[in-house]
Amino acid sequence: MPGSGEKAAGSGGAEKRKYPIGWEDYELYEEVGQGASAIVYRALCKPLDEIVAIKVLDFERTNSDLNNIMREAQTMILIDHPNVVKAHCSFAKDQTLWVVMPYMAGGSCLHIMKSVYPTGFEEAVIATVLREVLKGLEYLHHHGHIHRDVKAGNILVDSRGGIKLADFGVSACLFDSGDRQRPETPLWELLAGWHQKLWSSYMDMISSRVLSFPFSINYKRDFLSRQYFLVVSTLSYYRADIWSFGITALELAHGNAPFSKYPPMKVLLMTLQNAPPGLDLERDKKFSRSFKQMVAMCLVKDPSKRPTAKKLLKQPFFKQARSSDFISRKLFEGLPGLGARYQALKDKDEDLLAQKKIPDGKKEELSQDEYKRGISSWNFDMDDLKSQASLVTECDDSISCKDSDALSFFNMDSLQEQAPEGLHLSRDFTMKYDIDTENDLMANDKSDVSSPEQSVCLSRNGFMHGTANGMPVNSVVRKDISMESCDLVPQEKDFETIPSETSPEAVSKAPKSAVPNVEEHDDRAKPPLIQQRGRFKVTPGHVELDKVLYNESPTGPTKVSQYAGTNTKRNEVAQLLRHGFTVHPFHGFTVHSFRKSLNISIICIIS
Ligand SMILES: Nc1ncnc2c1ncn2[C@@H]1O[C@H](COP(=O)(O)OP(=O)(O)OP(=O)(O)O)[C@@H](O)[C@H]1O
Repeated sequence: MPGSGEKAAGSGGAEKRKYPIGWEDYELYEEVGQGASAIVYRALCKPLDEIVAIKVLDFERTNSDLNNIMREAQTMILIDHPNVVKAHCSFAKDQTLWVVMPYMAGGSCLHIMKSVYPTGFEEAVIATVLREVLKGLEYLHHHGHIHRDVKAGNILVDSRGGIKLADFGVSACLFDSGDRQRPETPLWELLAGWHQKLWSSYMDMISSRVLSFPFSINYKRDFLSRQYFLVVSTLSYYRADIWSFGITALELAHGNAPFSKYPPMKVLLMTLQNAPPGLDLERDKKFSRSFKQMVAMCLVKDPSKRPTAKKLLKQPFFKQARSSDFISRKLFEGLPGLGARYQALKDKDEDLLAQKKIPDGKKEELSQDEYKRGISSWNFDMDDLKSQASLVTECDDSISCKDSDALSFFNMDSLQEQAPEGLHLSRDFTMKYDIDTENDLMANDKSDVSSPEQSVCLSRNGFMHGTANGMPVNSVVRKDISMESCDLVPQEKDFETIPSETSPEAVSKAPKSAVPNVEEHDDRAKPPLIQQRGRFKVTPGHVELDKVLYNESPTGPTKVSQYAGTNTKRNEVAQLLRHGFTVHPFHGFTVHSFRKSLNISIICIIS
């Protein structure tokens, strides 16, 4: 490609060379890309006389801790697949980490579209690019990695038209020493010991969807089976990549992702309430039926119904995929060199900023992130949603920007659609859920967690009703529950006041009194405060577990203490809590967990 300056980049023998690990052996040239956490430069590796790309991560600019960043770099070094960007090496310089990678002279598909194809690529190009991406995803998933940021901006093209998936900034590995947010995770280590053996069979089972629904399995499994089940449940994580892959297909087809022109909070709303996006019969007449089908298969709200990468590769759509030569011929014609192209886009963004406008790219990025996050998994992270809501600067008439209102946008029906069969979420649960409170508590007082009774108390920030094993179970819990006193009253009225089919407009405009006010309720029922532990309040009285959780089934209350009856169960619950799971017992032997860091729900059976 013209102006690439690429001497030995890409896959093949070059990757086996020994790259020096001192910054003085590299000469940085122009900037060719910038992400949330890093700036990427074209550079020369002097001893090898090879053009490389160097991603410079500034520890002071990123939110991630050093361990996470180092792990990202290590993951990139271990990667060995022609469709995934690997790192040659990495090293620290002052407060930055330098990651040396093959230079991808074509840049990202997003940049190519922005420069030359603003309305998207033709179908054969899309099929070729996506087939390569899928191969990369299949490799990553097979090795226990979830990319979590599949998008046109992370699909890079080398000078020969080779396609590689880049950016492990937010990727997760189920079998690290821990997930990206929580380094101390013996539970995962436990799983890691035997994952290799079972991994391929998991993938097979998942693809046949045998184990996609927790309640269908036998409750009487031994300990290993339960852990096995936990792993299998987490495999819906991988389906988040498939959702993003579908969105990326639309992005390549149109030049931008769906809803990318809307503010993030509105995108979240639309995501939850609207049918999944897809290729339109009218607008997208030029695209084949097989393309439309392939996209529709990925963009299904229920993750368990999305195909695996391996299965997707067999779709007829990919029969039209061509060679890398085809890509270089099609995409590089008339394309300026990467440095110049990047600079032109940057100048345009700076002009917009000077006019106090958010650059298109930035707007799209925010909206896309929300779009992906909102639907590819359940999102109960209130702080996250609040911060997203605060990003909305220009509000649509129908949408209030106030945090409290923003949080009332949830349509329970939409959320319910995503919930596993048999689990019914109450609106109150989604509104009140506060994982941070639990995490803080766990951090403050770990000894409390090991007690099953107190474990039950820890999860009293929500409100949940559901059915387990065909039995209706409504578990009512209250915010600010004390460690010592967990007395509660059922709040059935709260359900009644919530319109089940409500438009966002109606919800946001509803008078405050019509929407259950959690705080008001808490004030009424709150016992006198005698001590503050973290964000939890300690009140007089003793723990009466049977009152903590109400079973509103006709057969009367179920004793919560049943669920933690044995030491094994206690330990398991405690382990889950320690690992950042929020454990919501809503039946004697069923635990429902939400994992904050990945925003993904896990159902596990503790019997
Ligand atoms: N190896 C490479 N060769 C050429 N350009 C690259 C390379 N790696 C990254 N880039 C360019 O730099 C941009 C930013 O890189 P990257 O996405 O890795 O950074 P990040 O901070 O992790 O981004 P994000 O905000 O997506 O997390 C990419 O979109 C791409 O255009």
